[in-house]
Amino acid sequence: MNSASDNLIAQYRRVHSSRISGGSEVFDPTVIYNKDIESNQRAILVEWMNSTVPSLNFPVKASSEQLRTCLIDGTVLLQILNRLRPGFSYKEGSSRSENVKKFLACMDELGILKFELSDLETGSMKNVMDCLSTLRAQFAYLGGNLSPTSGITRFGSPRGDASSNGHFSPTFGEEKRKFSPEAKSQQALEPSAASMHRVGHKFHEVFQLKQGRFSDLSAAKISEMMKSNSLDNSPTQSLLSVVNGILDESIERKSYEIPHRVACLLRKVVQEIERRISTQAEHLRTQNNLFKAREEKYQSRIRVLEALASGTGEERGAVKDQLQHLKIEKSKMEGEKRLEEEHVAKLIIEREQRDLDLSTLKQELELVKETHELRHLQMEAEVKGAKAGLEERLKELELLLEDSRNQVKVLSAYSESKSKTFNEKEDIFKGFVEFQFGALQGMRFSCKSIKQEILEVQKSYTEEFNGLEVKLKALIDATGDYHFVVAENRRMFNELQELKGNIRVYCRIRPFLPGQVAKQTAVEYIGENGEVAVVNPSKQGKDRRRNFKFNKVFGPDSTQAEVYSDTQPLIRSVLDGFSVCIFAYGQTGSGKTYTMTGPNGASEEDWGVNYRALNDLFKISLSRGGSFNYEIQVQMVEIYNEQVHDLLLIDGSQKKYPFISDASMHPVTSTSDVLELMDIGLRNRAVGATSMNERSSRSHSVVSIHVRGKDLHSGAALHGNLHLVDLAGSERVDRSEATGDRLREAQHINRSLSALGDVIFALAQKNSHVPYRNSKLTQLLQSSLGGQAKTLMFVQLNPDVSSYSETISTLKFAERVSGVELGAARSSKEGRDARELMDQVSFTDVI
Ligand SMILES: Nc1ncnc2c1ncn2[C@@H]1O[C@H](COP(=O)(O)OP(=O)(O)OP(=O)(O)O)[C@@H](O)[C@H]1O
Repeated sequence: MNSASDNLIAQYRRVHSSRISGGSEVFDPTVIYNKDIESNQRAILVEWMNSTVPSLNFPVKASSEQLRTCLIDGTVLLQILNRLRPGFSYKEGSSRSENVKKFLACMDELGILKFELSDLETGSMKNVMDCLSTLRAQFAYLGGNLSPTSGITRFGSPRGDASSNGHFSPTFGEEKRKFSPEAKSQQALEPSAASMHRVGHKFHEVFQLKQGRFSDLSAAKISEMMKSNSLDNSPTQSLLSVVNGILDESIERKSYEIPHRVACLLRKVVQEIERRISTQAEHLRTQNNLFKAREEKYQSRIRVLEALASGTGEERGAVKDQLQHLKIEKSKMEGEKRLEEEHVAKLIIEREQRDLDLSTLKQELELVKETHELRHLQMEAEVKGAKAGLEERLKELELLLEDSRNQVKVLSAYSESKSKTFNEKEDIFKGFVEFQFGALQGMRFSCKSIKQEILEVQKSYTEEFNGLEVKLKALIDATGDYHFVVAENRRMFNELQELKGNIRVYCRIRPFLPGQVAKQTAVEYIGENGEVAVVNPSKQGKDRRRNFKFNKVFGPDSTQAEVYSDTQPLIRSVLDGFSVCIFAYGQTGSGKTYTMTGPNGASEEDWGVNYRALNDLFKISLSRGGSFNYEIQVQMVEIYNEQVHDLLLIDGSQKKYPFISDASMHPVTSTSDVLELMDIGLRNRAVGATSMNERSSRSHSVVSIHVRGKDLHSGAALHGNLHLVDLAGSERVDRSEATGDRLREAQHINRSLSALGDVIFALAQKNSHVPYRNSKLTQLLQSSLGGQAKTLMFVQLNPDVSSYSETISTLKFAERVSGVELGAARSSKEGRDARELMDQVSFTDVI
């Protein structure tokens, strides 16, 4: 025999003797289990127990003995049951055995492979752990819904039938018959290949596994298989192929989770294999003892025979024969023994191989189990996580619910207050409606009375209207004469102007300027009727004083408005189709620009004749809007050195024209248009002035306004002009002193002013020839000097005695223009009639 078989036999002997002597130790194949696997199983179990009974808090790395100490009084087992089966109440008994028995009874009820009471007290904890693992697995897989009839029983259970399912009973079904001590050893120990095949085939047929899979087996089917004696009747090879099949399928599916029912089957198969191996070991031992007994028997026989051989010859012969016979028998037996030993050795080798296979299978199974446990733990952790998440979510939802409740409370309070407010408002509104209704009733009554009144008023209005119609008819008849009256007025106004003289001269004396306080004036007297007297302080006698008389003299205190008021009637005649020319004459600094334009940046109060005249033109044209339609255009030029410069070129360029008619014409519709244009003109003149050294004093500036009017009743057209001329300074420049440009300028100014004087004089003399063409200025003013044209000259005087000679020169020029005028003779006609006519004209314009 080799050492492996010796070990096996020794182990068997130890276990067997222990059993015979009444010990509770049973043969347990798990003794060859890997210690690590067992401790793993224990750790998993402890963790499960801790999670099931949290108060337990048992150390995970507890030893087998510690586990026993924990479980031995049975209370923890009952606590586990109470947690797993909350519907059942497992109460603690009076003794530990009573507690454990209650637990084992529950295992019976659940059909779980249980352990013995002795296992828990002194035996192997493996059975206890297996039982608890099965319980844990069942509740993990089935969630505690176990059928009390699941009927899973354990081999060797005291409840089981010892004759058929007993742990050590050689229950191989039909093999049992062959394994009697009397049976032939070959036949008993080595079933033929054919019989193995037959039994395996039968096993498969029983389990109907030819086509199907282990995992497809239903719990009922497995239960049936485990209840029947199928496993007992199956050859060991078939059982191993079942285990292999399950593991192969598990590997093939790449799933290490073995359904519980298959795991139970697997466990039963493995236990069956273990049982058979131990049975075989026992049988071998029996055989061995048998052979030893036989050997001893034959040895004693040989010894007897040898003693006999030393006796008589006959006896010796007979004994020799017998001895020979015995020797033959002995050699036969020895052959048989050798064969038997060879067979035993073979069996032991096979056993070792099977042990090895079994161990591998168990390891694989444990590995699968471990993986499954890990997966299970993982899933449990996931479930815990999910549970925690759900609990958290539940808390959040509860908080939300609380919030919503609070909001509902707030809203209901708000809605209550709102409803209260609405009720109050409703009351107010009702009161208001009632009040309004009352007011409406009152209004209805008033309305009725008003209606009545209206009817009466309507009636009186109709009567009045009829009366008005009669009056209006008379008025329309009177209006027929209106245009005739207007034309007549115009004619009378012109006659009045003619009576006053078509050339009029107003003298204006400017005040001393600030800073000229100590100056002496040359103007001695200013009369109310146009008289002015100047004195020469260097002369005495009758030559000291010179008297002049003009149409009007304005003293230094005269305002711009006063000066203009006597000019206004001429402006009106422009709109009647006349040409009017107003110019200012005088030495430099005498106030020509002040009279014509006003001071720099003048307010409306300081406006000069230009602005006031244009403003009036628009006012009068608007007031005549019902009878006339006017178009007004403006030109602004400067005559310097006999050249015409357009001052209204928007780009500010200094364009020169040979003729005044070439200058740009700008339509205006309002005073602001005119103001804008005048500003442009003044700016352009200022540009010229800075570049040409006070050129304004040595150039004539002319603002020309062209009026085209249409009589809306008669359709007649009229055309009037207004020229507003600010002449160059009239001072005489001494030829001997002036040279170059100054001399040229002086010559041009003298020539043009003389030409103006000649024209005016010729007109006053009613000469047949009027020398208009002698200067650009007279050419420009031709249409405004002569014929129906009216001319007004402002003679500007500087009161300072230092300007006396220039003052006399200016006054003489003005006298020449106005003094010879027939106006002096005609002035006598100015009387009541003329004043009445003027008043009439003023009245007409107002209309
Ligand atoms: N009636 C007046 N009241 C107050 N100040 C006046 C009056 N007339 C003229 N002046 C002032 O006298 C100064 C000279 O007047 P203005 O420039 O009008 O003279 P001018 O004759 O136009 O001179 P020029 O020929 O150089 O253009 C200006 O400062 C002006 O404001």
